[in-house]
Amino acid sequence: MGEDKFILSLDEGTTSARAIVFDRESNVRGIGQYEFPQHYPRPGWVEHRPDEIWEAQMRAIRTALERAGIGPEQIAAIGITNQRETTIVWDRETGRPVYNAIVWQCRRTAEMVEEIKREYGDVIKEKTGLVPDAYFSASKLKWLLDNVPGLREKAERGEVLFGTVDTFLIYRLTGEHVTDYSNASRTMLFNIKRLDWDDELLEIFEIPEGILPEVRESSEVYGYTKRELLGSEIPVSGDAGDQQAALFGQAAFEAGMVKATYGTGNFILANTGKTVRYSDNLLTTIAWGLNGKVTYALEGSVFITGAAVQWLRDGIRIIKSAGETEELARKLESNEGVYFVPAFVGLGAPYWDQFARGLIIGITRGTGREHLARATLEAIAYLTRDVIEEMERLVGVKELRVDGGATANDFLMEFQANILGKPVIRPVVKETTALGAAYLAGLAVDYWGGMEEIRDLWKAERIFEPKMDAETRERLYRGWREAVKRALGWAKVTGT
Ligand SMILES: Nc1ncnc2c1ncn2[C@@H]1O[C@H](COP(=O)(O)OP(=O)(O)O)[C@@H](O)[C@H]1O
Ligand SMILES: O=P(O)(O)OC[C@H](O)CO
Repeated sequence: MGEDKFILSLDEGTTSARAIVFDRESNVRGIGQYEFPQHYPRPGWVEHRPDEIWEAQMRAIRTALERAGIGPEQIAAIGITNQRETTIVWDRETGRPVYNAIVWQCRRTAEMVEEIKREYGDVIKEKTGLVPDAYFSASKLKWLLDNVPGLREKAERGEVLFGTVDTFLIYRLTGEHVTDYSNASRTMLFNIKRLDWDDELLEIFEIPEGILPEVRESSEVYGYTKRELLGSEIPVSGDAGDQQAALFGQAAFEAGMVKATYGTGNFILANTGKTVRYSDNLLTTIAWGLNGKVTYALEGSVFITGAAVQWLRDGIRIIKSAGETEELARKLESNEGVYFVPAFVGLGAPYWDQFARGLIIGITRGTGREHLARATLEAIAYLTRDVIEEMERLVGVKELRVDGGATANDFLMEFQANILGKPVIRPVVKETTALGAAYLAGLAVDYWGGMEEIRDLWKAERIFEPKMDAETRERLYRGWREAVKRALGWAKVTGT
């Protein structure tokens, strides 16, 4: 393969679709990124139009190639990584969606899941590793089959197909109906030990098996792009959910290695190797399938972190840009007793309380916007520690590899190291999610020689060492846990 070949990574997120061209040294050569509309047809409901995702993704590809100054024939392979769980059903013949995508954040099936959980909660946890929640695909797919007129019959006749966003994109790009282990493990229909769609779960959720994609490894050629799309038949050879791809992009290949991605929410994943480990308050998930083996992970999903910074900017408008929080936070020596629990949509891991709501506590006459800014950044670090505390019961955590938009905030990174009492390591390449998918795609076509080569490409940009004494750290953290206690169940108290 000549030196002029590149890998194209498609990172289809919750709010935007990105395409990134990487070279052999994993440098970014070109990026295209386009947002697409969010649809909120009712309170708590979140939808995307699959065609809007598709168009944003295709535009992003064209821009990325243009900025990299390369043609499609110079792409050795395409890797896909995606917002997970989001559920799409489309017509097998035309590829046309039968309904909008139901997004992972959508709460429309919360009650359905509560009911199913009462009877089958333990079975679901044992088979899928997941804490039953409307977050995952199963109840969303059931909702579509139950509510879109005629859909169940069409599904039974094999006229429609289901997929998460990776599957939808691969289908449109290549005509193949596939997903990978990591994405399948987020549907709540996949048996993560037997590595198969689970008959009992399909029965519980009334899903006809024929509409499900074939589950493949995260790194293998699934198909080739249709010539009319990009003018070239390019192998699509990498597929992983975005959080798992980030773990891969961080070269966290050994059991015990942990990464945290700081975006709208925080997603903390610990590689647990070949062992399936269960924790009451964390998710057990598949990290990837590679070379005939499946690697497992423990995950803590924190729904709101960077979104709380956005709220300071767009909601109560006390800052103009997310970055301003750093300067404000540094004006104070400490939080002076002010805590902010950003439980806007309840709390995810490790609390799993749908009824928790946000609170700001410890306010005095002296409290100003710098306290709120600092309390917001501190909350992100505390929420991350909450998850890592749980992980530590099962795996030793030596250090934390970080990525995502909010890791640009040095105050946050310093505070994170202090509150964990562990080093926090920020890599040179911040596009870890896209990079992970690129690595998976590249490995399948021998663009990179193997995991060793990738491990050598990973480089730390900065290591934040903990500097806080243990007594202060634990005192501050105790305050946080007390604040959280006061936020739990609040929507039940107020009936909202
Ligand atoms: N310097 C910063 N300090 C704190 N938060 C930040 C900073 N820069 C970005 N953010 C937050 O990070 C998030 C964007 O990160 P990104 O990785 O692009 O997220 P996503 O992929 O979930 O959209 C936003 O919620 C934003 O508020
Ligand atoms: O789109 P992101 O990056 O916020 O990630 C969403 C997660 O995959 C949801 O599980």
